Amino acid sequence: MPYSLLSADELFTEDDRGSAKQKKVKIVFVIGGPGSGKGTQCKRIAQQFGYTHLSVGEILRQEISSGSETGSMIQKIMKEGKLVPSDVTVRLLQQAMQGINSDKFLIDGFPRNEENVKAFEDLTKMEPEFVLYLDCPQDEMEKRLLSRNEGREDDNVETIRKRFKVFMESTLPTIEYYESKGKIRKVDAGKSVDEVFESIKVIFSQGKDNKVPPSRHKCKCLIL
Ligand SMILES: Nc1ncnc2c1ncn2[C@@H]1O[C@H](COP(=O)(O)OP(=O)(O)O)[C@@H](O)[C@H]1O
Ligand SMILES: Nc1ccn([C@H]2C[C@H](O)[C@@H](COP(=O)(O)OP(=O)(O)O)O2)c(=O)n1
Ligand SMILES: [Mg+2]
Repeated sequence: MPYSLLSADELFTEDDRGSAKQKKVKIVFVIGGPGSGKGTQCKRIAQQFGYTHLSVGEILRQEISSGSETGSMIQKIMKEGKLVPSDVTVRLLQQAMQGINSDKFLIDGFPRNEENVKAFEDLTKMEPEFVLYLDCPQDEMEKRLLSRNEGREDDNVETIRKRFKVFMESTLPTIEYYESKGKIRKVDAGKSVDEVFESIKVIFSQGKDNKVPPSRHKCKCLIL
């Protein structure tokens, strides 16, 4: 289905005293496996560092709640632990950003695959300032998800295992892509909420010129 997608200028430009001015928008992506603590940590980051937190999973669940046809399509995909097509996801993300007057967005649960990266870059012509990667052991993530108790249809053992597979196969390559650009900031997310946030605070307190040491493992770059 064709969607009317706005260009970067339409999304990010504000008309100020009659003349069009480019509004500088800072974007940080937050990625990690299901249950790694993205939502939990994003709430704290938003509060302490003044970001607008947008959870892409939440945006998709709102579309399900709206009862639209797109919502039923999303619901089916989520139940199976799969990923929603990027044109749909990025359109909804863009709409959410348009409705908020902020210059700092923390985008939780995005990107999840190469298609997400490409759709975002094509549409906005923007890149994230950096990408926060919450690295957590799988058994810990599974334990957390099974006691999350948010009534989510995808928090059951069968779907959780499928989501882990999708993370390994589709999301990890996006981490390698951003690693090749020196944009990954990785934290050990297997620790307590407070300990994880301590490591995150160091990252968000650094100036943008503070580069992380180059990664030791070889990078399989994505063809975008
Ligand atoms: N560091 C942590 N240690 C223990 N439990 C955690 C930690 N971080 C988050 N949780 C809990 O684990 C569950 C999943 O966290 P959540 O932030 O929703 O993760 P994600 O958004 O990555 O799926 C929630 O019930 C949350 O309260
Ligand atoms: N960029 C995204 C983000 C989420 N989704 C879908 C697929 C995911 O399993 C669900 C739930 O995402 P959500 O970020 O809320 O899940 P977790 O916080 O990792 O448990 O939404 C997607 O298809 N594309
Ligand atoms: Mg979440």
